[in-house]
Amino acid sequence: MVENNVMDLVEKGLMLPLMEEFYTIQGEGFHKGTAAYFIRVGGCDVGCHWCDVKESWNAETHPPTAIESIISNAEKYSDTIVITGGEPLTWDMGPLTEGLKAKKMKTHIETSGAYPLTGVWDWICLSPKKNKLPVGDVHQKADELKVIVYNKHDFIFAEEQAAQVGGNCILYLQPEWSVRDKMVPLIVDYVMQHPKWKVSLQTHKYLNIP
Ligand SMILES: C[S@@+](CC[C@H](N)C(=O)[O-])C[C@H]1O[C@@H](n2cnc3c(N)ncnc32)[C@H](O)[C@@H]1O
Ligand SMILES: Nc1nc2[nH]cc(C(=O)O)c2c(=O)[nH]1
Ligand code: SF4
Ligand SMILES: [Mg+2]
Repeated sequence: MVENNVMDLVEKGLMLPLMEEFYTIQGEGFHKGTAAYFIRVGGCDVGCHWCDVKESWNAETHPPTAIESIISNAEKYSDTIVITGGEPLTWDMGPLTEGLKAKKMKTHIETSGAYPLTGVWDWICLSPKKNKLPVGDVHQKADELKVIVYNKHDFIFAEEQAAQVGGNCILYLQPEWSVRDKMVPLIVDYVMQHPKWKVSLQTHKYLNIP
């Protein structure tokens, strides 16, 4: 009986499978260098082979957690909250983000866009994936587009994705971590030839912070 109730609350976005929550420095994209509180939800079925947080994929291994508890922890650390995962849009982000906004916090999302956009956001980072392309209106709503570059074809994919975002969306190319030595020179050259793009690095990994 309790199990059904929890599943119902997760379904409604009132509980979320919480993998981790941590106060750190945003390492990627437009807000890199900014102190922020990260909420990492479990669950993702997109299946990027190079995903650097594969332990997030199985939602059942992460405890369903009441959003009230998540919100009260967050407000102790920062007014800038980054919700990531796993794929946060697997779940209804409405209740959590409304609760954070009610406390005057800024809500940022890291998403593949593979599920419909829910929630109230101050900043949407869209990192599209070939396996499961973005759906709905997330391209138009994205504040930044961050394409991970694992091989040369990803430059073509990046342009296809860039063609779908709004005019003010900031464009980033980010080397896939395991092949960064090979891809960084190609990214540098590409950005110099196509200056609408910027380079994003996973600076937290160089800083050795979470
Ligand atoms: C772990 S994902 C979670 C959020 C969401 N599922 C997504 O993919 O945007 C957070 C960010 O890390 C990026 N990322 C994941 N694995 C990476 C890797 N091995 N190298 C570089 N970036 C990576 C993703 O593209 C995304 O921008
Ligand atoms: N410091 C830090 N910055 C990040 N930006 C995006 C991250 C993510 O995993 O979503 C991340 C992360 O895991 N750590
Ligand atoms: S969508 Fe994000 S969390 Fe899911 S596999 Fe890809 S990088 Fe990992
Ligand atoms: Mg990360």
